[in-house]
Amino acid sequence: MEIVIRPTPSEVSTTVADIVERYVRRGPATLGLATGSSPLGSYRELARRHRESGLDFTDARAFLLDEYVGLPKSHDQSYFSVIRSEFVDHVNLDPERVLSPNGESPTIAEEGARYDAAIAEAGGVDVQLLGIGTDGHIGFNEPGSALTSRTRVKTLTEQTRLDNARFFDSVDDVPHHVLTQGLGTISEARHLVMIAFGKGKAEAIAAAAEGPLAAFCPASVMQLHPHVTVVIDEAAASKLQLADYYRYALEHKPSWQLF
Ligand SMILES: N[C@@H]1[C@@H](O)[C@H](O)[C@@H](COP(=O)(O)O)O[C@@H]1O
Repeated sequence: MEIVIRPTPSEVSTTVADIVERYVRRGPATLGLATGSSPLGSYRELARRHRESGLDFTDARAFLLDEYVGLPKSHDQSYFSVIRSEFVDHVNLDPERVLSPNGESPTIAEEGARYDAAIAEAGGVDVQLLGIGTDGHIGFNEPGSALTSRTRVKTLTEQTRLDNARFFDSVDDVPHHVLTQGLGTISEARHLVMIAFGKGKAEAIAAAAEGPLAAFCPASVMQLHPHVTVVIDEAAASKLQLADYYRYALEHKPSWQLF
């Protein structure tokens, strides 16, 4: 796991956009997209590169991490809608090639297996963007999620519903259930890129990167993955015990070594 501490959120977003750009330029890329506020700056930066330097998403495709259950796709807070308005509408990524779990499926219990099969059929995800919840969740895998879990329905914690209430009129409007890629599904992506900003994420980042591997902190599953880049600002890094080493390692990073 490589931890990249950047002085400001905008430098975090630039670093993440650099990583994604490399995959997009290399050939047909399968991107794993996350919602939440953390990746928004990276999406804006990628859209700017598309506009100003012709970064071309024609051959790319994408899979979303998660979706609310029971929220119509047309709702402005469904992740289906959010990823379109925040990213897809601003680049030349074909919306037909951007898939999300179907939270409206009449056969919701089988939807997870269908979604995992679609990811596998596409050859897997090349680079998966991830935010982190204050309780250490990734996707919507709340604490206690099996580290090998597959895409399935989960019940949100009250804390996550409160955290996400800012996007809705009231906390009562935040659905209780979600469909989320499992921790095992997420771990199959070839490169995981975690983004976090602010003091509020410092404890979760420390637990994920330096705490024990445990279902109690779902993001700690990243410790088992051979290619992880955690890109965070100083505030989110403030509880890391080895922060000085991560800075030192970055300073001495061989010039030929990519993130
Ligand atoms: N399902 C999403 C996660 O994918 C996201 O990482 C988390 C943090 O969101 P934010 O980046 O807004 O802090 O929010 C939601 O729970």
